[in-house]
Amino acid sequence: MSNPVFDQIKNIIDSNDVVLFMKGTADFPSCGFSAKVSHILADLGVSFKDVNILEDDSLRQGLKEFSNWPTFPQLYVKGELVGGCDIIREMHESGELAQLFKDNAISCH
Ligand SMILES: N[C@@H](CCC(=O)N[C@@H](CS)C(=O)NCC(=O)O)C(=O)O
Repeated sequence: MSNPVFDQIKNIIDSNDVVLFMKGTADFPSCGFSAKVSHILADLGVSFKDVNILEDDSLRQGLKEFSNWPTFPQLYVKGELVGGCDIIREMHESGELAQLFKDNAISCH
């Protein structure tokens, strides 16, 4: 049976190469973890769609189920979950994150 929240999530991640489901927005993050990932993406010069899950509780709960991931932020690249703050920070430090964007032909520094 189709789940309207899952359809909404699929629509967002299919229409945007890089999506950050976060608390707050890129300009005004409401949580340090979300702020960190948003700043990493900005440092790399990657354009991304920010989705504020605090504005939509069904999206907030639905994403945990869809991603099988219990926390935010959640970074999606080309429709695939990459991870949350800890993973993104480690991938950034190792250079793996920039490589992932390059491999997916996403413009970054
Ligand atoms: N270790 C996590 C830190 C993120 C985290 O713990 N987020 C919590 C508090 S902001 C969260 O999203 N909890 C679920 C919720 O608020 O719905 C990561 O790597 O992303």
